[in-house]
Amino acid sequence: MMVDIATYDGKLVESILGQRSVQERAMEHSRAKRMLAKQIARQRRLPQCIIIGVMKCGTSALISFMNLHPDVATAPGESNYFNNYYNRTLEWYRSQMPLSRANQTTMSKTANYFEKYEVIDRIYAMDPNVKIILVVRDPVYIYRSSYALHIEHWTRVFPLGAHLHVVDGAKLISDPISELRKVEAFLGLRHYISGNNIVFDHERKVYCRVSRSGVKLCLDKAAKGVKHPTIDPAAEAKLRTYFKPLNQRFYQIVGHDFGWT
Ligand SMILES: Nc1ncnc2c1ncn2[C@@H]1O[C@H](COP(=O)(O)OS(=O)(=O)O)[C@@H](OP(=O)(O)O)[C@H]1O
Repeated sequence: MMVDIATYDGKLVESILGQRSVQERAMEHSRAKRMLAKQIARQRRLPQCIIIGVMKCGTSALISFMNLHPDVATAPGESNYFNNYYNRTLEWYRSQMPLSRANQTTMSKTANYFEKYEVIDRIYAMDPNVKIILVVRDPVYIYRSSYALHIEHWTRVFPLGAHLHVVDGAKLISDPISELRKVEAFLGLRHYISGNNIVFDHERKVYCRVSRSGVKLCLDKAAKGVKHPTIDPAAEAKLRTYFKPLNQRFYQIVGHDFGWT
């Protein structure tokens, strides 16, 4: 608006200028708010949830399924920060994280943390409220070590239920939606993952994600999967005898029988 201020008396000019400057200030304020909102909207944040293992148990499937959730942002790859790169700064670790909005949970995975005990206190020092997820499968085929030997190192620092959750890797293959619902509950996320966004691919014989635009995305199971060794039945029987009491102990600790017989 063009205003010839000379034609107005002093009070009116002051009031017009005053109004304009209030409007300008309001515009500046809303511009600043928009900029701030933009900054808050997309930042790299340290993870609030870390998948610690176990390798070959389905950690890739878990994190890719969780990536479907609008309130989750997942880090690509495995940073190995708390074991191999702990001499680097926390800012380096943050730079490995995805951009996320303030209402999203950032998830990261390094599938070989479980047996690296030095990692436990380091994660705790980063954030004592972080949530930890362990994926397990029958140790005879996949793990070659006993979960019972390691789990208590973690539960002493990250109590089960509140801070540590165990995912059944076999169920993640056969019935992922039920396992993912438990993960959603553990992370305090609204229920989102369902048959609408996870479907069974009959050709590949594996569950796959369905993107929001309707594209089916399958993990390359053949490339990812471990070549299961053919175990001599006598050796397998020996292994089962060895693992039996350790598995029972693990079931007791985590309060769930995984049915490895
Ligand atoms: N939905 C889906 N798609 C593809 N693969 C799936 C899926 N769910 C679980 N799995 C099983 O994950 C097993 C590989 O485990 P990881 O991803 O943890 O392996 S790795 O440590 O990251 O290399 C691998 O196990 P095996 O098939 O027994 O080899 C996969 O079958």
